Amino acid sequence: MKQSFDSTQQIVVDELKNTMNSIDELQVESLITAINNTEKVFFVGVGRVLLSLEAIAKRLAHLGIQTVIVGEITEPAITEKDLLIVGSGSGKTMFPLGIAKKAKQFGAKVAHIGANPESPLSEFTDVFVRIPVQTKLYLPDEIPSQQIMTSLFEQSLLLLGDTIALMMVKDQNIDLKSLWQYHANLE
Ligand SMILES: O=P(O)(O)OC[C@H]1O[C@](O)(CO)[C@@H](O)[C@@H]1O
Repeated sequence: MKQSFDSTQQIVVDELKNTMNSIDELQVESLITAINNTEKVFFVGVGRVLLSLEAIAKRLAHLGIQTVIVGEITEPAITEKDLLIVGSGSGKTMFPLGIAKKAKQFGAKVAHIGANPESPLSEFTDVFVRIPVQTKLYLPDEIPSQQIMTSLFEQSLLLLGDTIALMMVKDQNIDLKSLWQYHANLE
């Protein structure tokens, strides 16, 4: 049966609204505090989760924050002054898990944005923000989704990042137009 655009976009928007409303404010504030108290913010994740993290890293760079994607060609060393933000719904994906462990060994702080509070990542996590939605593990207490695979997690992650950036701008009374100084100009 042919699916209408209207009913389909409503599924996506309703799922997103429900998810965003289910994120704990205090967890978000802890993440903002961690970002504010760090020298550089590193990001790690895989697949579409990484794409959302890249968008967040770019947006935080527009606030004058030094951001790094783990694996980028000019990646600097992480130190105890830095924060690693791990995006992983399941908290079990091998690459982000290994990088979180390594970051802890260098004394960096680790923030995990994920769905699964009881993942192996929790051993290395200082700050946890839960987006309690469907992961590839299909755990019982996840918000189910009609969308493909873990789209809802990836979308919510991006919206969480944009929300955090806006909160930081408003907290610091930053003039939005002044942020263009941080935007790439070779384009
Ligand atoms: O968020 P997790 O559990 O680390 O899983 C990430 C993987 O899941 C997916 O989001 C699958 O939908 C992939 O893009 C990515 O490879």
